[in-house]
Amino acid sequence: MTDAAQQEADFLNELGRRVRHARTVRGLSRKLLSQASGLSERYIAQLEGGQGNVSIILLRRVANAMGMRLDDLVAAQETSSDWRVVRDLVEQANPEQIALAKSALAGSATAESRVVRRRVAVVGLRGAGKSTLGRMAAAHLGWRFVELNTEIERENGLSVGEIFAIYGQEGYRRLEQKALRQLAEHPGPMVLATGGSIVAEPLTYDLLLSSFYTIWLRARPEEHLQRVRDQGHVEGKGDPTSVLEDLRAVLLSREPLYARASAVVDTSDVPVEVMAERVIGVIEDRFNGTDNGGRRPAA
Ligand SMILES: Nc1ncnc2c1ncn2[C@@H]1O[C@H](COP(=O)(O)OP(=O)(O)O)[C@@H](O)[C@H]1O
Ligand SMILES: O=C(O)C1=C[C@@H](OP(=O)(O)O)[C@@H](O)[C@H](O)C1
Ligand SMILES: [Mg+2]
Repeated sequence: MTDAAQQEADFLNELGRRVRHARTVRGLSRKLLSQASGLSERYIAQLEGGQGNVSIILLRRVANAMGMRLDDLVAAQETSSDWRVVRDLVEQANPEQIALAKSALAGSATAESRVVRRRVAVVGLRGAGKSTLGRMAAAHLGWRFVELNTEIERENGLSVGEIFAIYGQEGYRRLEQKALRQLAEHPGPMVLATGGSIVAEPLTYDLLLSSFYTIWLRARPEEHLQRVRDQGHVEGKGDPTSVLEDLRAVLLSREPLYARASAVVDTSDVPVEVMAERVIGVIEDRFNGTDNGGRRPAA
């Protein structure tokens, strides 16, 4: 193979890897991506394998179906999640905000004392215990408990399933971001249970990380599967090996993102009651002594 041919093969391989990664992080099967993009499953498999030299318009459909930008799929360097967040924020900013951002980046902005708000969000894969432990912790602390998906459903008068069916993955991500923005503005202590795929949209996840104290509830894939099964959810049915393999792939692709949370709590092999005490302990350790009008106490 000539150098040029090798470079082209490398490019297609890298493109395939990015498509596969973007799909897996969103928890989408090839079948679902095929339905949303209009490309056949076989064609998507080829693309992900670095074999298909896909037309730009078809690639654009794939990107759109996942609510991502075409340029992120083909950029020479894989764009970092921080870069995508900064870029998206700059695109939405007004001139005053851009001036502030420039001075912050140039190192001339003054550091404001950071506000500590009693706001906690739990993240993790399906069956992590976000809803169960989040609710128990909130009840114990006397804080408000909010389930993000319930909030999205309430605001839009549609179930999450209906939102996916009508607006697709991209539409759900938009409504998720809007609901989170509103909750982030809301005063008062709160424990928020997020959806497992909140990490898929960098801007939304960054907003979560910057406005909540985030706890990743971590467990082994087998345990996630068992818990989802016990709850009788559809995802727990089907060929056990392939369901577990899918779950493993989703967890693997999301791990570096969940790991950006402020704290990690391992929930494997522990009864719920013990787990709830641990989560409450983590929250109390973080917020004890900060009940001072929201300001971090002087060091
Ligand atoms: N150590 C544990 N931590 C959290 N949940 C557990 C644990 N052991 C068993 N479970 C069970 O697993 C399920 C977790 O489901 P859920 O709270 O709905 O998760 P999520 O909201 O993250 O999808 C619950 O039925 C809970 O009783
Ligand atoms: O992990 C995922 O890909 C998803 C998890 C769900 O939330 P829970 O984690 O609250 O079940 C929900 O947001 C959506 O169906 C996608
Ligand atoms: Mg839940």
